[in-house]
Amino acid sequence: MTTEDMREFLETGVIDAGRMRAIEGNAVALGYPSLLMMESAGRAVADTVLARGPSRVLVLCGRGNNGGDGMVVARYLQHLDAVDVVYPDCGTTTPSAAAQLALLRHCSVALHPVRCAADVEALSRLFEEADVIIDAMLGTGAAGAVREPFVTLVARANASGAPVVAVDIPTPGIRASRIVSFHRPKVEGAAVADIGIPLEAEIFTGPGDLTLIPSRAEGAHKGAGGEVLVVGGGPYQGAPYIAAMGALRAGADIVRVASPAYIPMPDLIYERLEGKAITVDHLETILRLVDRADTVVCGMGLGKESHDVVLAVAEAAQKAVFDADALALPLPAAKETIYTPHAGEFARMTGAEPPVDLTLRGRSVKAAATTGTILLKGPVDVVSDGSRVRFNRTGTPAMTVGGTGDLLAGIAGALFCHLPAFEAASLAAYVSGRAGMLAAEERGNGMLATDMPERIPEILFCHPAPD
Ligand SMILES: NC(=O)C1=CN([C@@H]2O[C@H](COP(=O)(O)OP(=O)(O)OC[C@H]3O[C@@H](n4cnc5c(N)ncnc54)[C@H](O)[C@@H]3O)[C@@H](O)[C@H]2O)[C@@H](O)CC1
Ligand SMILES: [K+]
Repeated sequence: MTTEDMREFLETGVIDAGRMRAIEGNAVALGYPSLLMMESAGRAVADTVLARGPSRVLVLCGRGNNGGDGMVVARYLQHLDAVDVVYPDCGTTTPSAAAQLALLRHCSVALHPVRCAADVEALSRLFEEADVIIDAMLGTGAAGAVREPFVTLVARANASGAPVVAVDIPTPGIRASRIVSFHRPKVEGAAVADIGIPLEAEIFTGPGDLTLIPSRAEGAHKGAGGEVLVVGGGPYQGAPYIAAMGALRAGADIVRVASPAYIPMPDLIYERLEGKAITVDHLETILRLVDRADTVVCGMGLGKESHDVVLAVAEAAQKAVFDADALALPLPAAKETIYTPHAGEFARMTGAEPPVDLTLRGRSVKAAATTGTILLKGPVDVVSDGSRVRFNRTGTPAMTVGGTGDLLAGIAGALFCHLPAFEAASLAAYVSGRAGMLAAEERGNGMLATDMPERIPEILFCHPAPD
């Protein structure tokens, strides 16, 4: 498969720190080491600074990777008359920034560790003499009110009169005359430096996307992981339970299954519906449950006769994932919706088979996603919310076994409690495919959908923190 003609799926405009972190994580997973990205970033800023022909440059660095970028800039400027690097000599640092500082000790630059405002005040001469000041204090990792020694460094830089070049994004409060953002602008008006991130890091899902999942606060209450309601079962009895296990393993705290069929599973809450199939007679019970749930996952094992119920669920639900038999016309749409069709269901939804060519397939899913996010399952999954398109290629042919689609819908349901539809669907596709790959490593084509849930936590929750 080639991606050369897939540039049309690159997003444009300003992106937020979370998305940038995800892209960087995906680039690292594709084999572009963080240190090399930093080198490329710092080099681009150094070129911008050198174009101004300065002789004295003051580089203000932080402890994170933004500071690391600043140290790379300083290294490329070391042959100027004077390069002074100020950095905080306290707090934790990242491995990449630490590596840059170690390298800088062997360069022709003056290093000035500071701990407090007084240390900064003692360096006031550097601010007065600088032709250019580089702001590499805080980047996309800035959080909360700016603390010392940065408060004083920002004040000194603003008072100096020298032009400030901000690295990636300005430290809050600083007046930058130029901003050089990496890969994509993080604020309006920034110049963009291409740091060579592979296209696929952006349009394909990857482990970097896992950083989008919000971490759970210490002392979180029961239910903080989300409450998912699965509505399904009838002609096929196991399907809603497989979805429910997917939701539980993907982090939902409480998962209820409203179904005519009972399969004993102690971790799930069974909401019994009388009879052999779900009908409008069950609506009152179901809608009461919809009211309590963060996300409803609906359609698996349902049969074709329950579409009125599906439409009523859609009407009442805030967030819903529709799968399998729910994917019929008229299409249900909750306030926020994810549809998880395979090719046949997509054809039923839209009246046309999805094209085989990936670029055309991307366009077709994008055009069809008018009432919610569509996750079209296939050897390469395609996700679109009508404006963005993302592809996912985790998975294995062993996943053609029954039940894997149900599981994916359940995973999407759990992630949807915490993420917007497009992000939840993209990540669900990634996680489900990875779970299938891990299960298939042990069991090959004898793998079952029920082998997959237990592999989900190691993918979702036990990944190493990014550098
Ligand atoms: N991750 C990567 O692969 C790449 C990252 N890059 C750079 O890395 C930056 C992001 O790096 P990080 O995630 O390490 O984050 P930052 O370097 O932006 O900031 C994190 C550091 O700042 C401190 N901090 C945060 N908020 C603060 C506040 N309000 N007051 C005082 N200190 C505060 C933190 O304790 C931490 O030490 C980007 O903006 C970009 O410049 C580039 O090198 C390109 C590659
Ligand atoms: K900065």
